[in-house]
Amino acid sequence: MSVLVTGAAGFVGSHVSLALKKRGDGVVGIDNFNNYYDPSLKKARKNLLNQNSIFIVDGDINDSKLLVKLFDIARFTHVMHLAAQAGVRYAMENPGSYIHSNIAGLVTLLEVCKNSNPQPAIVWASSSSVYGLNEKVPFSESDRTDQPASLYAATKKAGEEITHTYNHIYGLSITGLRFFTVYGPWGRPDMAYFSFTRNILQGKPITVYRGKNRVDLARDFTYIDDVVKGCIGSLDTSGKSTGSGGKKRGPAPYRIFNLGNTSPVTVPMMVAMLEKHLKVKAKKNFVVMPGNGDVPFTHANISSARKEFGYKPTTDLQTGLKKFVKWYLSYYGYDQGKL
Ligand SMILES: NC(=O)c1ccc[n+]([C@@H]2O[C@H](COP(=O)([O-])OP(=O)(O)OC[C@H]3O[C@@H](n4cnc5c(N)ncnc54)[C@H](O)[C@@H]3O)[C@@H](O)[C@H]2O)c1
Ligand SMILES: O=C(O)[C@H]1O[C@H](OP(=O)(O)OP(=O)(O)OC[C@H]2O[C@@H](n3ccc(=O)[nH]c3=O)[C@H](O)[C@@H]2O)[C@H](O)[C@@H](O)[C@@H]1O
Repeated sequence: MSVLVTGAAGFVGSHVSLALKKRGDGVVGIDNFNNYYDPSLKKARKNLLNQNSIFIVDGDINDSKLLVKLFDIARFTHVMHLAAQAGVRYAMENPGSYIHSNIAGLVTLLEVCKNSNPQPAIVWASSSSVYGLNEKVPFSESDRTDQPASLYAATKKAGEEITHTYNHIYGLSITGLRFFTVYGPWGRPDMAYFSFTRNILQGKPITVYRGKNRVDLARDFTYIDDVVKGCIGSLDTSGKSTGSGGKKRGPAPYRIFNLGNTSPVTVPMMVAMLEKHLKVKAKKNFVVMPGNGDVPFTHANISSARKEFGYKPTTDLQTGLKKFVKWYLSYYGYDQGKL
């Protein structure tokens, strides 16, 4: 395989790039190293990839000239599309960045893919947030996704519809992956598990959101290594795009899968696990979940992914958080013995 990984300096992208390289695939990354969160963490991931002979082009997926040049050089057979503005709540602060990356960037990438020869197969990251305010759990791929609770979720839902048109018109092979709250070493500082760890260690309070009637929120937290296995399983079973140079030659696969852990855990329970691993008590402020686009719970039915490519998550939250904490303490220079 010759894979273009977009968002390769990101959390999931860096892990997927390393896993692909380790098994012998050709990998080229692209990332715009934006400052949604600490760019030095993205640079550190880049250095890790460079040490494994994986190179990341510093560029934006809206730069079609750059993408065409990369396709001419590397003749990608697959695209692992992970570049996006992530984060549910940030959409209320900076809506434009979601349009720039998750809509305009996606279409620019799809335009380059459909015109290339050969056309690559595309696997890309959608999100559990497309299930929005669904009450029926666990969420199955056939459940309704027309009630997004945030602009972020709406851009991911739009991505599923946009990729469907590029499959239908141009014969691009498309697989959309609905990841469920992914966590692990080299993670994202904007996410709760990461920001809680930072605050707990610094003795600062954490804000724990609660639903209506003080109901605890819950997430189907999914460990990064399990998500990586799901990404690679999708790439290996993606099927071929049928078009070339923008002309469709026949039907191509269009697939959507949940990649979750099938065992939701409440946020307070996640905090308790962090306290145990950090050996420090958290200072918790409980706040009613603001109308910020959050949903009360997520829970994945993963039977489709299990059937299609043997997806089977193996890391529970307790174990996964322990691995995350070990990385965090080492990366930020804490004396592990002291804690
Ligand atoms: N981590 C999760 O819990 C989770 C869950 C569901 C879906 N996702 C999706 O998975 C994908 C990867 O998420 P992540 O957690 O690794 O986030 P991340 O922010 O760490 O990675 C995204 C990367 O894409 C880059 N990027 C953003 N816009 C770009 C652009 N226009 N051009 C080039 N690069 C750009 C960023 O600099 C970043 O390094 C995203 O599509 C995200 O929406 C993540
Ligand atoms: O599954 C997904 O598709 C989404 O998972 C995460 O979104 P989220 O589950 O909201 O992850 P966090 O921001 O880490 O929040 C986890 C839980 O902690 C809660 N939270 C968050 C922040 C905070 O300060 N306090 C708090 O209680 C949230 O309401 C949520 O219930 C990622 O941030 C999104 O990019 C991704 O699309």
